[in-house]
Amino acid sequence: MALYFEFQKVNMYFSSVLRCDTTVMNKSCQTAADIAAFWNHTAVLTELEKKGQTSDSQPQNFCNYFGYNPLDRYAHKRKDEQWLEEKLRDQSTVILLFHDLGLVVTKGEKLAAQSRATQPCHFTFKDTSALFEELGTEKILLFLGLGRLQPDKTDGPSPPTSDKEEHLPAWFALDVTSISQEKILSIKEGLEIASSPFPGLFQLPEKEAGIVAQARSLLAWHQRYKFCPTCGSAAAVEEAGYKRRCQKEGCPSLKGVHNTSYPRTDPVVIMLIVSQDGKKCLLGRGKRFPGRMYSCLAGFMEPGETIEDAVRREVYEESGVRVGRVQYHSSQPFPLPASLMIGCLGYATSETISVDKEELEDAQWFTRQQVAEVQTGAPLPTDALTNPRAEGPSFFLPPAQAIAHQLVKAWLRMSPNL
Ligand SMILES: NC(=O)c1ccc[n+]([C@@H]2O[C@H](COP(=O)([O-])OP(=O)(O)OC[C@H]3O[C@@H](n4cnc5c(N)ncnc54)[C@H](O)[C@@H]3O)[C@@H](O)[C@H]2O)c1
Ligand SMILES: [Mg+2]
Ligand SMILES: [Mg+2]
Ligand SMILES: [Mg+2]
Ligand SMILES: [Zn+2]
Repeated sequence: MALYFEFQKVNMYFSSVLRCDTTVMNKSCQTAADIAAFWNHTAVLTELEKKGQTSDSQPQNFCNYFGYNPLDRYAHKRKDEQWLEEKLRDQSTVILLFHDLGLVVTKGEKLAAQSRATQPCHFTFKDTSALFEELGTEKILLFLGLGRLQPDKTDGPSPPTSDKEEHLPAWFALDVTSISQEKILSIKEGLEIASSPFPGLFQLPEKEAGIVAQARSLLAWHQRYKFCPTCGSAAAVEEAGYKRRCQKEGCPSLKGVHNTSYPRTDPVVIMLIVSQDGKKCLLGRGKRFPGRMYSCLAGFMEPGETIEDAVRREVYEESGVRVGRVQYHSSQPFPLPASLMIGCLGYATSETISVDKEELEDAQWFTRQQVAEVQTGAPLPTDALTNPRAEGPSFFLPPAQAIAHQLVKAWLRMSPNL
């Protein structure tokens, strides 16, 4: 009998877990999974995970905006020119157009009630054959990979498909900077060029943002590295846009492997620094930040430096705060022009702030409660980004697409509200 009651108790326990709304957060920004993870209730966490919820206390699962890319890059085909030509002409192929790094998009699509989404326009070879003719052989055409967009990136891995990999749609990006904007916009009705990187780049459908980041970063490299960095001669595009080869005979870059011939990525550390008592975090305000925005400190990594040392050095340079332990959280490709943001949590060993006024306007410790209120509070007034006197909270954080936002959220969700 006792065993029967015990069984009933466990049964009720799990049925309440299975009925709970996994998306709701308490005032401290913690979901049911966060609380279960914090109190080490692994059985409850496992049940919640079956409902598709994970806790940020398992940061290895975290995927930032720009981080999800559904394409298989199919790098082994980059030298196969005949295969690439056939793929380019296939009617399932998607071609993205970029004019001076601005993506050609379809006007007027709305994803969310308030934000106007940037909807990349998917062209075929047939749509763009006149552009290919005008560009001739000197064009910059990138082969991005093979794949399909998932209906929703949170739906998990691709559903089983009868397609063999090679039959998946191919994706290309074409640089049309040398063609007049009028000609590009006349290909179809309702086109525009999302020329300014802000805010268009941050309003892409998430399932496609990674593809746009891949293409834009590569095109930015071509724009900046037209000439051989070793000898200054012209460098031709090879390997479907993933290499530039110096045209001067005898150039040292032609002997052995030289990173000057390949696309560059600049690693940047971005970190949320937590105070010794675990109750405060350090945020800074860059000189060019909009409105009253505060964000995580960030900085470029230097050669010969570990991620941990770059975090400690940048935080000390910018705020005078000393950091001990550094913990990796997640990363984010950042296509302005081609950084890789390496997101970390760092644990301070000192508290006195001395702001580097060259780089920052201000840096402050914020309590857990202050930050939680801003994260869970009412939406910002529409002029918050541009008007320093706009109504609303005394400070605000970058939007959810920024890795800094996710680092703050991870800390709130991982730390106890004591
Ligand atoms: N703070 C944030 O919330 C945040 C969020 C997202 C992206 N970022 C990006 O992180 C990047 C680095 O942050 P930061 O500006 O604070 O870096 P930082 O603190 O290292 O200072 C920037 C300065 O470093 C120098 N520098 C060194 N290496 C460089 C390189 N490879 N490219 C350009 N400049 C280099 C330049 O003089 C530049 O002005 C920026 O591009 C920024 O857009 C910051
Ligand atoms: Mg910095
Ligand atoms: Mg710095
Ligand atoms: Mg620096
Ligand atoms: Zn050269």
